[in-house]
Amino acid sequence: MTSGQRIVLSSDHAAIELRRAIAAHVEAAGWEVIDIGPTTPESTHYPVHGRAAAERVAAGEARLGIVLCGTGQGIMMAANKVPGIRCGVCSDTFSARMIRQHNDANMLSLGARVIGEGLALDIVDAFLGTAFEGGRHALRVGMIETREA
Ligand SMILES: O=C[C@H](O)[C@H](O)[C@H](O)COP(=O)(O)O
Repeated sequence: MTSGQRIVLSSDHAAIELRRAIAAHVEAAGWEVIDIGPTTPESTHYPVHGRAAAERVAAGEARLGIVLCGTGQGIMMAANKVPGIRCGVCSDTFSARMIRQHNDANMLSLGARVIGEGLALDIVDAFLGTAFEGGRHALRVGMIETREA
């Protein structure tokens, strides 16, 4: 299987259960899941897990990534420090479609203390089911990358 159907998942302690539900959901949809944990509920540090997942995506091991913490905010910030990563926090399906369609986001971040499982799975489906539109948006995404150089 190419990285095109592979997705990396990670979280901190606040989102282990939701991460497991998402892993099962996307696997059932035909994705190969690289779940890099953590697997135990002890308190841990979201920057470690956000960075680890983002590095897998940036290295091309997976085309997309999903990260989670309590709010989705801290782990998103950590992921976005890795060059080549465009990660957005979503609590609604419209934003999840738009970060793919307009921003070519390669990572999605979710807050397990913000949204419930049903909405989270809908957001994941919206994110995974939407393609980048290109055109004027490619120019703008390129401008983000220029700032990374
Ligand atoms: O952005 C940070 C995340 O929401 C963390 O999941 C949160 O700060 C963890 O908080 P606590 O250590 O109180 O479980």
